Amino acid sequence: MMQRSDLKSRWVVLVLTAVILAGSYFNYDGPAALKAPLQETLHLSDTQYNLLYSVYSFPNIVLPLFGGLLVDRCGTKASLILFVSTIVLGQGIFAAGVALRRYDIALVGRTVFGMGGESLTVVQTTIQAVWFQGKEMAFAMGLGLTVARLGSVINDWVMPAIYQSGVPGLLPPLEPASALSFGFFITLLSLGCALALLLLEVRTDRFLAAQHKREQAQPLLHDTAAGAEAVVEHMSLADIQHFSASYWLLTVSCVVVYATILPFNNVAAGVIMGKYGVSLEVADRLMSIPYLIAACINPFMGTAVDLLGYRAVMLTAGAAALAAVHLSLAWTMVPVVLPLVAMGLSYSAYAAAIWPSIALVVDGRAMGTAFGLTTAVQNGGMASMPIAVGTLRDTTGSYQAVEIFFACVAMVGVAVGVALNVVNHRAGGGLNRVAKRRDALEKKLEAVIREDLEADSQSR
Ligand SMILES: C[C@H](N)C(=O)N[C@@H](CCCCN)C(=O)O
Repeated sequence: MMQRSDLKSRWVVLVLTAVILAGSYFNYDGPAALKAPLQETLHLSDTQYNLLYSVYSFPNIVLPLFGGLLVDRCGTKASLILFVSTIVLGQGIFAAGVALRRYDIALVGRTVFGMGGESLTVVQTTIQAVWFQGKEMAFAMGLGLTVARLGSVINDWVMPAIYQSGVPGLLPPLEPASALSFGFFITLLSLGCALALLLLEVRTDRFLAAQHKREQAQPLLHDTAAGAEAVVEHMSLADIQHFSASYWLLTVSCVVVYATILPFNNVAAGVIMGKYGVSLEVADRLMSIPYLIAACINPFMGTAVDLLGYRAVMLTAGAAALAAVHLSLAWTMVPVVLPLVAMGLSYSAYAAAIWPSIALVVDGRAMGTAFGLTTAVQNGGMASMPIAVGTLRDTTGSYQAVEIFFACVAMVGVAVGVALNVVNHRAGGGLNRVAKRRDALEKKLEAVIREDLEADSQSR
């Protein structure tokens, strides 16, 4: 039976989902690019500035789970428009708050933006999983992540430039609200792409329905995975208990390993300056190495995963490499570029394997909930890591203990990875196999079942 992943239009879907998430990542990093002007204009202390990020993260310890449930219950189309509209609204409120010199309104804006932002990654990943299942899933997710991360990098260049010069006739210079309003237009671009994707999904539903009618196919039980969006059974919160051991291990792995990558970025400049005695400017440039390396090689790592499998092995190796990176930052004086490049490579390998792995171990109708739950738990880790890191730094007075702590967390990731390999091996080793082969086997099985059903109905 024809599925979404059999259609060429999946590449259009990839471009649209990538641009949608890039719009979100661009604006997530907006305050960082405008830190000094924001603090000056709104008279913010460091704590008040950091709160602009905390209010984004804290609701997301829970929200993506419900966002994921919404994806499974109402479908990807409605959820996508809802979450993109939420980031548009949030960025609009944030820019207005800064224009009015109202810190409280700016905080509300960042909170609303966060309410859409993380759930948007959930629906975006679900859409990519559905359209690329059994095909180039890891490549697609890797390329999507590259474009999204480029959104962050472009933000670092564009926001300060717009702050300096404004947009002639439209946005005044030396005004942070001007740069943030530009960010608002970028969210409108994301909304435009989401509407285009909605049209494409509706047309695809019609096309597949007509195609299925022609083939007089037996309806599949879980149609979201098959590609059509009809949700046959409603996913509920209680169904989470049926998630497999592999899923839970992947979620624990995701929280601990991401906790050694993204929160490290918040303190990377401090680590580099403290250890190597370079200026803030040089440290800022050096700290962008891991994300830049990852952005460049994500699609290739994804292709490696698609062609070779070995997802569980890659997750474990990625965690081990991250432990080595943090230990080298704690105890050695190797040129700092080396551990930063190694971090970019391990981050890319890890990200290329983790998201497609989740799609492989859950049933199609639970995909949104599964990505949502993992993202919620992951946000719990990312919200608590800065507190642990700050406490360690304040009590020891250096970043060495922080780096040893990061390394220990990464080693937990290695242990979880080993357990995942064992559990997955006992369950048939699907995570380390090539998805196309899995897909072919499933298709063969489906054909046999259909033949049996037809023979059965003829003999009656
Ligand atoms: C922080 C966010 N929840 C996250 O995990 N982002 C990932 C990529 C998410 C999957 C995109 N299809 C990242 O590596 O930035």
